[in-house]
Parts: sequence; C-alpha cells; structure tokens
Amino acid sequence: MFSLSNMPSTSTVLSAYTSFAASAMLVRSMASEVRSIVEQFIPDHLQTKLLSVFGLLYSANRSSQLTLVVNEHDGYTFNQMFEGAEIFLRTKITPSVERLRVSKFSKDKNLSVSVDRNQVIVDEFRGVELRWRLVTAEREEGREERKYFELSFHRKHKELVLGTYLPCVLERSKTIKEENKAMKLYSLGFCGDDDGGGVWGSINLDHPATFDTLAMDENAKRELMEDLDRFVKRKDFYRRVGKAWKRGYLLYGPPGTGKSTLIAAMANYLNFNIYDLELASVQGNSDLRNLLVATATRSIIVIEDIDCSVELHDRGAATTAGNKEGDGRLTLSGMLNFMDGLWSSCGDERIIVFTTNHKDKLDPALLRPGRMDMHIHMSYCTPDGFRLLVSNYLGIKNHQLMGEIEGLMKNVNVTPAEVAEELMKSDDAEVALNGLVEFLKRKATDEPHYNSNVEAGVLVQQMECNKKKKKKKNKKKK
Ligand SMILES: Nc1ncnc2c1ncn2[C@@H]1O[C@H](COP(=O)(O)OP(=O)(O)OP(=O)(O)O)[C@@H](O)[C@H]1O
Ligand SMILES: [Mg+2]
Repeated sequence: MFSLSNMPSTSTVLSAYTSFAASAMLVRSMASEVRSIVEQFIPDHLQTKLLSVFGLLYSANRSSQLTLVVNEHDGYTFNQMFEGAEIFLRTKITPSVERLRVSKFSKDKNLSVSVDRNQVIVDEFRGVELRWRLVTAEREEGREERKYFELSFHRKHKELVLGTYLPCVLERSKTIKEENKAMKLYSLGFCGDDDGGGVWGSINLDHPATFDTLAMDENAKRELMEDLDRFVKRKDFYRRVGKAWKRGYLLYGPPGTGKSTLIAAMANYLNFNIYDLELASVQGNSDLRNLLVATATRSIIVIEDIDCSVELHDRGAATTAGNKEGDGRLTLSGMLNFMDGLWSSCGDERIIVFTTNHKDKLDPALLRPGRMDMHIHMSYCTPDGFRLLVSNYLGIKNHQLMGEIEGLMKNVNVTPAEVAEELMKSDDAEVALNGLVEFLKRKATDEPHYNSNVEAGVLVQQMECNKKKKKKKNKKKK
C-alpha cells in the first residue's frame, strides 16, 4: 500500500544519490584502469573483444566523450582522412610515445616516423583536447588487418572538430607530404622508377641550384620569386576569373647563362616536379595531348630550345598546308590552346617554361600577350653576378683582382658558365682569379664579339642550333 509514511526522507534520497554518484565515478575510473591494463597486457586481437564484453570500449565518460572512427579503407576506396591523420600525427609525437614505425619509400626524401598501434597521441586545438589512437583489428584468416584511428573528444566540440579541426589536419598533411616529396625529373621514353608516370620515365631530381646560387639580375630574380609566390597562392583567383591555373615563362639568352639552372632553381623553390618535354619525340597534337594529360599537378613542363626543337607552325600555316588540327602535325597554336583548355578544366597548377637562345626567331604566336606571362632575359655575366659566383665558388667577398675583372667584363661578353668554369679550376682564389683574368684577355682578342658582327652572330646561331639538334638525336638513339 502506498503511503506517505513509506516515502524515504530527503536526506535518505540525497545520501543514496551521493553514494550512487560516487560509485558511478568509481566505475568510470575503474573502467579506464581496466582499459589501460587490457591495452598493456592483452594481445591485440583479444583486446577489442574483451573490452566490448566488459562494455568498456566507450563506457568511460560515455556521457561526455565522442569517438570518431577513421577507417583506412571504405570498401576498396582509400580514406584520405586516414592518410591525412597518419601524416599529421607524425608532427605530434611526444617523448611519452613508446612505439614508433619507421619507413622510407622511393618517393620520399627522408625517413618517415609515425605512431604505432595503440599509442595515444594527444593534440590540442583551440583549447580542446583531442585524443588519437591507431587501432588494428585482425580479420579472418588470409585477409588484411583492419586499421583505423579513433579520435576522442568532448562531444560538445563535435562541430568544431568536423568543421574546422579535421579540414585543418587534411590541409596540414598535404603540405607535409609536398615538403617531404622527392622531386622528380620526368623524360619521355626514359625507363626510370616505376612510379605510375606511364609514358614518362622519371629519376629523382637532386639539382643543387637555388635562387641564392644563381647569378642573374637581382631585380628580375626578386620579381620572378614574387610572381611564383603569388601564383601558388592564387587558386581561388584563377577559378574566379575563369582562367587556367597555369603560368608561362619564356627564358631567353645565350648558351651558358643559366636558363636550365634557373628551371632547377624554380623547381627547388616550389618543390615541383619537372617534365622535360622534347617536342622532337612528339608525333602530333594528339600525341602531345596524351603526354600532357599524363603529367601530374604541381609540375613544371619544360620545352627547351623551342626555336631548334621542331618546326612549329602557327594555326594558319598548318591548315593551309592541309593538316587538320588535333590529329595532324604538331602546331604551336594547337599546343598552346590545348594547354589552356586542358588546365582551365581541371584546375590544377602547372608551370610551363620555354627556353630559347634566340627570342627573335620565335613564332609570334608564342610571344603574343597572354601566352607567356613573363619573359626573362638571362644575360652575360654582370659585375653583380660575378661577385655572387666568386662568393659561391671561392667563399670570398673581396679580392684585389676583382676590380680588374669587372673592368674587363665591360668589353667582353662572358657567360656565367664560363666564369664558373674558370673559378672551379683552383681552390686558391688568387690562382683562380688570375686564370679568369687571362681567360677574359684571351677572349677579348680571339673571338669575334657575339653581337658586334651580325654575320658571325648568325653563323654562331646556326652552329649552336645544329649542335643542339644533334645532341637531341643522339640522346634519342640511346
Ligand atoms: N646564371 C648562373 N648562375 C650560376 N651558375 C650558372 C649560371 N649560368 C650558368 N651557370 C653554370 O653553368 C652551367 C651551365 O648553365 P645552363 O645549362 O643553366 O645554361 P643554359 O642557359 O641553360 O644554356 P643552354 O642555352 O646551352 O641550354 C650550370 O650548370 C651552372 O653551373
Ligand atoms: Mg639549357
């Protein structure tokens, strides 16, 4: 029978509640104790089963904690969030972590060290604590083990974690991946590493050139570096104005002035791969299309010696000669339009660099505004360039012979390559600089001035072009 006298008093209720709360806390703290003991002493394949039997897997702080599971695979598809987390957590390893994994793949520059299973990594984001744990669960016989990350945090931060934190993790991991990527040099028909480049063979690009070691006009260098910085940051801008996210540079100047070296310096600066596109090996526009489609994003496509590579005709010339664009002969317009079309549709960042020794011999289609974004003149060695080379090669800033050399340079065209070659002849600065003085004097009397004699200049141009064509043919034969 229900009677008021049977009701427990307020104090009884309170004390019952207090002891219930205390036991709940006790159970919770026991739960995490049990969980950590299980993790330490029970073999991995039994852990999950055991914990779920105890109902402890998610019971600790069940009311407040939320756990996200980031699977490595979703069916056959690789989960980018898993890879992102794995890369990101490499930067969060603390001395308390007891097990690490070490790996090095051919596409990486350095060793990569990541957390091993069951190690807890604690991260903090805007004052919120986030606990990551890599879990591996064994599958039935013969099947791959299942790997996933558990990410636990207070459930009230769900929006922050899903909307801001995880996208930041992805973004950061992308940058880390780029930084650690060994740069590649891709060439046609070259059987290098099998890294999925298809028709392109590749080797690791380990060129030491940087903007610091490059002798060129300081203003031009600064402008170029700023242009590159702006370009890589402008994805949204290109999209908004409906332009392909690409940038074209034309490097021109005599042989040995550093055009190829500049390309390597650009690749090092941006951490981009280089595709060396030899037009002589390309059959026609459709062949070119297939090659370009097979190039990866964040790369520099280089077409060296465009004036000697191949007879590139403008659209008008090609059609009058009866060739259809697309499957016919390679045309300059076809190539440039195609590059525009392709990259405006896929939105990937690409840089295209053409080099030539003779800008005046180029097809006007290439020089039209909007085609090549910057024309960069690589010139004979200037006094500034000379000082930079001396400091790089000899490690000195001043020497009594430097004034004399700068004076001689005013009367004779000497390339940075020639200066570099002289400076490498001795470790003794005195000997090397004396050698350079002799070289400059000889050059001033022996050789016809490159630009002063038009006929000699034309002859030299032809000889160089023929030399380069021959070199390319020999390379192809090999
Ligand atoms: N501007 C420069 N600064 C520093 N070193 C240079 C420079 N130019 C040339 N060199 C040195 O000379 C070598 C040859 O230069 P590079 O191949 O870059 O010249 P290039 O302009 O590409 O010539 P080509 O027109 O024949 O292709 C380089 O490996 C480098 O050591
Ligand atoms: Mg070159």
